[in-house]
Amino acid sequence: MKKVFIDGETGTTGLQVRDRLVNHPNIDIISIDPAKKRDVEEKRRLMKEADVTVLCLPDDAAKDSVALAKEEGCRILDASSVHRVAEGWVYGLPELDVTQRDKIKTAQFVSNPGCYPTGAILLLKPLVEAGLLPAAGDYSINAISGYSGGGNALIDRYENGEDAPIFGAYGLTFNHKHLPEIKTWSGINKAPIFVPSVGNFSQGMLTFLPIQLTGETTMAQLQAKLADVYASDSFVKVNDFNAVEDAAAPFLTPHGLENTNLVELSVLSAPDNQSGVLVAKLDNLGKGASGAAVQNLNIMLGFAEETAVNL
Ligand SMILES: NC(=O)C1=CN([C@@H]2O[C@H](COP(=O)(O)OP(=O)(O)OC[C@H]3O[C@@H](n4cnc5c(N)ncnc54)[C@H](OP(=O)(O)O)[C@@H]3O)[C@@H](O)[C@H]2O)C=CC1
Ligand SMILES: CC(=O)N[C@@H](CCC(=O)OP(=O)(O)O)C(=O)O
Repeated sequence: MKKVFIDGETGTTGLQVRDRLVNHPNIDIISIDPAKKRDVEEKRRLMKEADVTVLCLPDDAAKDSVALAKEEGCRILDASSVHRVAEGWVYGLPELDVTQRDKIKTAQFVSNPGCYPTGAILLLKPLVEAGLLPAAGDYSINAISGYSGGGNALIDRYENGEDAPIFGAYGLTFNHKHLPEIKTWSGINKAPIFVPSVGNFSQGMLTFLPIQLTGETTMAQLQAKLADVYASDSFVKVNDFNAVEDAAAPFLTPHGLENTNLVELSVLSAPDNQSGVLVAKLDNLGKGASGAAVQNLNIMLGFAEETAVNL
């Protein structure tokens, strides 16, 4: 059995990681006494005992825990947004390319991706790499997330407060913390214009990437490329070209993948076959956070990626 310490076990992401690991046949969770959850020496002791420590902490607290891990030479999987483009860290998106799993497996420090970047990068990276979309293009991304993406504070506002909007766009100063991650790992030259939003539902996410092609490339080619690239990935499903779910009620909703580690990618085209939208659907707490964390843990510890990760 391998041992995993979840630093931040009682937060939104921490609880979900724990729920998945409780059923893991090869992992024992080692927990901190809740009264000591901020006690540095107690954390140090548990980190040393663990094979991997998962950080499910606010960014500043994650930095402190990483400093401890560096002193002790411990392995870390960080769910915070601090280390996603940092030197010395491996980006924990196994589907990024064919080399990524091996990098995750041997790394001391792995950074779990953000929820919005997971969808955006899975759409953009292979298409840019194949030259079907220009690295120098001007991209815009619109997205909607369930309110659990804002952690305990936003959950409390939606579930117990009075001023939570049915729909609210944010990030309108265009410096959202996910922009460096999206730009770096998609391989695009310039950060996209990114307009995230939150809705009055707990879990689920849609990320939209509008596309205007020029030259010979068609929207159908984009779909074919995505389908080919992710053909052997258990957690990435590429829908048929122009398939819109639930034709009887033709709304594309953020729902249907809650509590799974799945991402669904769609290519929806206008009749000209040169314009339309690429869409990623996922559970912000699943493939966008804790599902991805357990997938990464499995890779780091040498277990099958699917173990304790809901398909
Ligand atoms: N929610 C989401 O969809 C996603 C979140 N993340 C990332 O995961 C991390 C955690 O986010 P989330 O779970 O949403 O946040 P929450 O606010 O729900 O949980 C954070 C937890 O960390 C605890 N905590 C705070 N400071 C310390 C500390 N110094 N030592 C130990 N525990 C501490 C908090 O305790 P207390 O309540 O007592 O303050 C709380 O239990 C963040 O970095 C976030 O960016 C990543 C992907 C998606
Ligand atoms: C609705 C909401 O507030 N979402 C969060 C992102 C949550 C997430 O996945 O991102 P991190 O892992 O980077 O925290 C936000 O926009 O900051």
